[in-house]
Amino acid sequence: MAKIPAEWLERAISDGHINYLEYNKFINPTEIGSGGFGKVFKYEWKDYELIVALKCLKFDTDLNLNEKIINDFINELKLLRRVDYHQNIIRFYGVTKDNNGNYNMVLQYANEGNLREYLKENFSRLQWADKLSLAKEIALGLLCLHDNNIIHRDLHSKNILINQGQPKIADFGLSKQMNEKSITSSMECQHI
Ligand SMILES: Nc1ncnc2c1ncn2[C@@H]1O[C@H](COP(=O)(O)OP(=O)(O)OP(=O)(O)O)[C@@H](O)[C@H]1O
Repeated sequence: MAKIPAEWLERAISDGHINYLEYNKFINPTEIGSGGFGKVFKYEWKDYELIVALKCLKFDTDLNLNEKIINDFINELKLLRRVDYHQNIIRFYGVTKDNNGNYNMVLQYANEGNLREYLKENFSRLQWADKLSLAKEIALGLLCLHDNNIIHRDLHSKNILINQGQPKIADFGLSKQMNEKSITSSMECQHI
């Protein structure tokens, strides 16, 4: 069972559904965070002089945990590539395999970190208009998710990143694609 998701990823790359990027294009790594999948590094994409974030899918010795981590990672890839055109959702450039053989998601780098840290540092400087604008833009990102029948399920201030003052919804590992059937059954539950 544990092999199926990894095979899905390899097939999605070979069929051209997910962009594969050569790891040697990325230089000067600096660690910027860590989460459920593993560490997050900031890199320079040397050809384009673009700063990106690489989110590593690390493997654990516990095979059951591995299966869950790979599933969440692939779930995040599948959903992100459908909605990353929106200005309030983090951009997804593709995947790469590092020198340890681990897959990494290549993401837009948010230069002001996550919303929790951003508010700690900037709260007194921000005007009401700035705070309202942040709230509105987060709602617009969420609207795009909901229009695509995606429920984030883990939305909090560390999963909203800030790039040049603009919020970007990130971390879709626990998100869910709702289909017609699940929408109907959840609506039925609300009526009980
Ligand atoms: N694209 C990015 N640009 C800048 N910083 C990032 C980026 N992605 C992640 N980070 C930083 O790394 C931290 C960890 O991110 P990650 O999405 O892996 O995990 P998390 O949301 O903290 O945890 P979990 O996956 O367990 O919910 C973020 O809180 C943020 O500070």
